[in-house]
Amino acid sequence: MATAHFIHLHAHGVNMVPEDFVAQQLNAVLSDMNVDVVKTGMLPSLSVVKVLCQSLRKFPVKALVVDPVMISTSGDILAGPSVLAGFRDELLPMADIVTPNIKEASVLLGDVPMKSVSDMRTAAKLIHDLGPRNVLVKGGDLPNSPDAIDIFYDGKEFYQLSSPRVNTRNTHGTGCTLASCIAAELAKGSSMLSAVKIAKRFIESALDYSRDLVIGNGVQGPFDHFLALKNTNKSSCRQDRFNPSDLFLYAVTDSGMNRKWGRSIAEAVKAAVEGGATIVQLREKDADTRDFVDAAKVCLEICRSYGVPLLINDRIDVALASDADGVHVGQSDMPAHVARTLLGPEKIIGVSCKTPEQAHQAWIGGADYIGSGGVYPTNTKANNRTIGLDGLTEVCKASKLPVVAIGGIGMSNARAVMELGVPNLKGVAVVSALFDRECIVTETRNLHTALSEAALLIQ
Ligand SMILES: Cc1ncc(COP(=O)(O)OP(=O)(O)O)c(N)n1
Ligand SMILES: Cc1ncsc1CCOP(=O)(O)O
Repeated sequence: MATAHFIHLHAHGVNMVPEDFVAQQLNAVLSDMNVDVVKTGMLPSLSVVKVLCQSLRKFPVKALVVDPVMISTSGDILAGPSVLAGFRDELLPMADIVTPNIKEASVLLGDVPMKSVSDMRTAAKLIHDLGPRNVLVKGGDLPNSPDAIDIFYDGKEFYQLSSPRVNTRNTHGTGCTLASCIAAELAKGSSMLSAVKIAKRFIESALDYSRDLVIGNGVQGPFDHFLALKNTNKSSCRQDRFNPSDLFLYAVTDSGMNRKWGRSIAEAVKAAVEGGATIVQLREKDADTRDFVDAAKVCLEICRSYGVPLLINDRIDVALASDADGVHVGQSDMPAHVARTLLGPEKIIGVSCKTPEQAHQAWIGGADYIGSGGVYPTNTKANNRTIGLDGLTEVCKASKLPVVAIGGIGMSNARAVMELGVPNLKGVAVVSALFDRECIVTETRNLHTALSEAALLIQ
C-alpha cells in the first residue's frame, strides 16, 4: 500500500465533471493511499463539499485542515452562499482546524464587522462554536496593524501569534500555503499549536524572501514557496524550538541514584550530555523546591552549552522559575492543556501515555511528544504497568506525535526497541542504565552507539 501523508484538495473546475466521478476519485485516493491528513482548498460547489464529507466519513483521516477559501486577498468572491452553508453545516464540524482570513471569518459569521484583534478573538470563539476543534483567524488584512497578528483558539485558550508585517505586493497564495504547511507539519507529527507556529514562521520567511520578485502586471504577485531549496542562508527560516530527533537518547535523572553514587544532579547531567544524551529530564521526586530550582538553573546552563534541551518532570513551577525548556507530565499530573497555558507556546511538553486514547488526548492537549512505557519491567518506578513492545507499537501507531520509549531499557534491549522501525518512535528514555552505573559518560556513549547502529539498520 502506498503512503501519502498529506493531500491537498483544490477543486477548481471540479463542478464541470460529474459528482459521482469526483466521489469515486476521492474515495480511491483516501482508501488506497493511506492518507493521514487532508487539507481543503477551493471547493466550488455545495455538491463537492458534500462529496468530500461523505468520503471523509467513509475513510476517516487523522486530521482535516479546512482553508475556507471564499474571498481572495484581493477581495474577489470565490464561493457562493450554498458553499458557505456547506462549510458551516457539514465541513467545519469535521475539521481539526479551520483557517479563515478576517473577510472569510466575517462571512462565515454572517458579515460581522472585523476591525480589531478583539473582533478576531470573538470571531475565533464563534467559529469554534460551529464545530471545528481549532480555529486560526488570520489578521494579515487587519487595517492599521504594524504586525501580522493571527488568533489561534483551541476551545480553551487564545494565543495571539504576531510576526512583523512584510511590505511586499507578492502575497498571492499565502493563505493556501499557510494551511498546507499546517497540514504538512501535522502529517510529520507536530501538535496543532506547533504546526501553526511553524507554518506562520514559514510564511514570514517566504514573504520576506519573495519581497522583490517581479512577475506579471497584476496588483499582486505570487510568493515563492521554494526558499528552502534555493536559499543557502539557513537562518532565514528559523528552526522550531523542538526537534523530535532530540528524543533519540533521553536521559532521565533520579535523585536516589545520584545519592547512592555520591553525585550532584549537575555532575550527573554533565556526564550524560558529555556521553551523547540528546535531551535531559530532571526527575527529582524528593528535592526541596528551592534546591530543585537552583539545580535546574545550573543544569540548564550545562545543557545549553551542549545544545541539549532540559525538561523538568512534573513541576511546572520549577520549569517556569528556572526557564527550563519544558516539562514532562504523567496522567495524574497537570493536564497537558493547562501546562500549555501556563508555559506558553514555546516550551516543550511531553506526556506519558500507555494507551491510544491517552495518546489522542495528549495531542488534543497540545503535547509535543509522548513518553510511552514501561516497555520492560523496571525497579525505578513502583507499580508501573508494563505495556511491552506491543503496547508501545499501539501507542505509536495511534498518534502522529513523536514517541520515546521508557521503562527497563538499556544495552541489552535498546536495539530491539529501535528495530521496531515505527516511524514516529524517535528514541529511548533511560534512568538506571545511565544513572545507576559507575561511569555515566561511558554508559551513555555505549548506548548512543548501540542506538545509532540500530537506527542505521532500519533506514
Ligand atoms: C520520557 C518520559 N516518559 C515517561 C515518564 C513517566 O512520567 P510519569 O508518568 O509522570 O511518572 P513519573 O516519572 O513522574 O514517575 C517520564 N518521566 N519521562
Ligand atoms: C519513569 C518511568 N516511567 C515509566 S517506566 C519509568 C522508569 C524508567 O526507569 P528505568 O530506565 O530505570 O527502567
